[in-house]
Amino acid sequence: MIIGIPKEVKVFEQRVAITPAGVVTLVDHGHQVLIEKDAGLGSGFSDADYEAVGAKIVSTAAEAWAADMVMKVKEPIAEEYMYFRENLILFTYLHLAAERELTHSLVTNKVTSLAYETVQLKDKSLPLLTPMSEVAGRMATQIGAQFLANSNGGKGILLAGVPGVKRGRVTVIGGGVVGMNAAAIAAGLGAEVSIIDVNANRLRELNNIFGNTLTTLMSNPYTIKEEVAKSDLVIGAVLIPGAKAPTLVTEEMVKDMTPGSVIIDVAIDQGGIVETADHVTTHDNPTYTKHGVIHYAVGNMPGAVAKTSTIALTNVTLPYALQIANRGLETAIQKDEALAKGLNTYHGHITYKNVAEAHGFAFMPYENLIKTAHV
Ligand SMILES: NC(=O)C1=CN([C@@H]2O[C@H](COP(=O)(O)OP(=O)(O)OC[C@H]3O[C@@H](n4cnc5c(N)ncnc54)[C@H](O)[C@@H]3O)[C@@H](O)[C@H]2O)C=CC1
Ligand SMILES: CC(=O)C(=O)O
Repeated sequence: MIIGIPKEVKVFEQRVAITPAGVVTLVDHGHQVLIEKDAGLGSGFSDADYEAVGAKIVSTAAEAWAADMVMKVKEPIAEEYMYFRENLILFTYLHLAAERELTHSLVTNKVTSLAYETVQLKDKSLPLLTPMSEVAGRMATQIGAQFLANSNGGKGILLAGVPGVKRGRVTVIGGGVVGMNAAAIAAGLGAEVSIIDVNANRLRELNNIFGNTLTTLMSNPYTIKEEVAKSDLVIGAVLIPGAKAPTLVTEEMVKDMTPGSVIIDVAIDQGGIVETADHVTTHDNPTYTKHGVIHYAVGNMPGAVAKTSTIALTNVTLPYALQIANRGLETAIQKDEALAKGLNTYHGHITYKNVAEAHGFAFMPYENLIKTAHV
């Protein structure tokens, strides 16, 4: 199979969909890898690094997009829709529940798209989202701490406090991968941390992991209102896989926060859980202030620590890409239920229920579309 790797075009997105190590694996299995010129530079990989392991460098995005399967990092932006065509396999983050235009364009152009973030194992974990959630969770606390400084418009709070002075308060809403990593860094810094989740078993696990270094709380509007009001830093980390994120922090709750507090809505890629986080921001202008509270809503946080993130991402995407390349898409998804969950659009249909529901479009299970006869 020919696999194309275009250069990422989102603002300040420095990741790339494959490392030279990943190229070696694909080439060893007889596949051809086309990499757009300079695609790896932001992650510390030169064209020469890729050429040395057998990739072909192409000078335009169009040449990379002409491959059988295109691997990317971020969901395509409007200027990339012109490359969509029937029989293209697109393997990348998509976040379609928050991307109506992109969904429509993939369907009308009959692109076969698999979203990294909906590939799901039997235990419900999301193996292709996890490493970026680990990165974003750790970054969220670090970034929040930075924006609490007066010099960045914050209220002038040091999360750790000092002897004789209160510590800062951090509330993390959603106790999955992002939430756990954000909480770990916040607790490590010495902040007073609460973590809120709707799943009682998950709260038990978090309690077992963290003991009394943080407080676990059941998610409900009463508790969220109470915790948000007294927090210096609120981190949004909720996910309902494939679906639009629920609004859990209302505008009224944000108004109750003290001026100079900070909200990092990591879940913004799925639409965000904070009512006032009403648009995605970018690394070059990451924050805005509403009701005196600093909002950070960057949809590609790991793009700012590209070398770490690119390696972490390729570590997990490569085995799935290899299955698709070796077996062909149809056989690969029939042999691997986790990969099949990644299928979001197929030959003009939406094959992921939560995406179809988010936009009021028709849903078609992939099993109804793919013939099993030749497997
Ligand atoms: N902005 C960015 O750059 C990045 C954003 N993300 C996003 O962060 C979000 C979280 O991702 P993960 O932690 O990997 O997901 P996860 O599935 O590991 O965790 C989500 C948690 O939310 C909890 N939850 C669901 N409904 C809830 C409710 N009503 N109240 C409280 N908790 C609730 C679940 O029980 C689960 O523990 C996703 O939207 C993901 O796409 C991830 C990486 C980078
Ligand atoms: C998860 C995602 O969309 C990102 O890492 O940018």
